[in-house]
Amino acid sequence: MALALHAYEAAAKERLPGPVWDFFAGGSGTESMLTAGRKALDRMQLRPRCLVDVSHCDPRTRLLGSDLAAPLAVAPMAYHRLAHPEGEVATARAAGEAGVLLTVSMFASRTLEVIAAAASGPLWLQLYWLRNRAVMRDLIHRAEAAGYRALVLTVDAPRVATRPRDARNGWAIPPDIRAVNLPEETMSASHGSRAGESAIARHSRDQFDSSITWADLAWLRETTSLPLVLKGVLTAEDAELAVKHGVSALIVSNHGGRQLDFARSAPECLTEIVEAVKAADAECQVVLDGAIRHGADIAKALCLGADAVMTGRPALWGLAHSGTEGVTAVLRHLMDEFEEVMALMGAPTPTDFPRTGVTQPTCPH
Ligand SMILES: Cc1cc2nc3c(=O)[nH]c(=O)nc-3n(C[C@H](O)[C@H](O)[C@H](O)COP(=O)(O)O)c2cc1C
Ligand SMILES: O=C(O)C(=O)c1ccccc1
Repeated sequence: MALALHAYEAAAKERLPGPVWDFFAGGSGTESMLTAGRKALDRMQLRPRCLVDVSHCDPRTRLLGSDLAAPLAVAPMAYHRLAHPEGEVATARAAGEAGVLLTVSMFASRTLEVIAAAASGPLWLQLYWLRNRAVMRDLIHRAEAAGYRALVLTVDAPRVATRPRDARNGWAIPPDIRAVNLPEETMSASHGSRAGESAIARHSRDQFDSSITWADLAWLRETTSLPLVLKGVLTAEDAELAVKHGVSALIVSNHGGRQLDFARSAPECLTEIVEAVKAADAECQVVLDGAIRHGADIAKALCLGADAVMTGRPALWGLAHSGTEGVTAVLRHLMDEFEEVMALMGAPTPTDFPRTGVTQPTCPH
């Protein structure tokens, strides 16, 4: 029998060294944002419709032109080899088996090409904007050649926020695990450990270009023909700007509680962002990321106008538990729950979830 998600979480916690668990589970500052998204989702109540023909529920959907078995993707997360020796290769196999999209982190611990060879489903590549544009250009061209279908620029991390657990642990990536897609000299700073400071936070200050603005998106446009996705947008203002700059999809996200402490939670921002995109009459899809733990969370996101959701840590729990098999089980668990919610909501396809299908998660500004 497949385990519930919390059982995978408990198993991962038991298996992983303390500092690795803290790196996965931790948040920034007071960690207020670790629970904010979950609380917002829990407050929302579903409004089911009855006597609808749900004899056949079909969760399949399309995201940026890719066919998915459900409106579900795996969020970009660094260093999967911290969870399992096969790392992103195991995750890619699992995402393919489940029929969902995988977003590969710029800080993946397996090469883009090896991950692509293991994947039978669509892949996106996530980027932080590095000071060294030659490194970025090389990575983008490799992603294109390996068949990645979109670039995800993470815009909520001009630097990696201070994460007290990592700082306390003097967290550094173990020497046998590397961000293998980046040149060695770019990465050396992530490995030196110093108490009271996380090597990743220090490294991001050295390597990330925190001076970039909307105008710099033009450089990405010139460098690639792949669709551009922005991850970490939380306001209608930025959604409008994104649409003006030709962005193909927005990921509404609090970075899993790891960046701005005391921010508004992503689920509470969804409505205004969906409305801003709609008002602009733009071809821009919207994805909700963070705290997705139940099939009902997917339904709530769709009711609020999202096209899909991303899940992060649960995939790492599955990976730590049993590699490909564990990740597949975690993804299938979410999909099975979602299929049941479709039937009970009277929504036989993802486009059948109406705005009135959920109570309003108010977060006025
Ligand atoms: C261990 C870990 C590493 C992460 N690494 C990245 C990353 O490299 N790039 C990125 O854009 N987001 C990264 N994230 C954020 C995730 O993409 C995602 O926003 C978050 O995990 C979603 O919340 P959830 O874990 O509650 O599902 C990371 C998150 C975790 C937990
Ligand atoms: O994005 C993150 O949350 C994160 O932990 C990370 C890891 C490696 C490099 C940059 C960020």
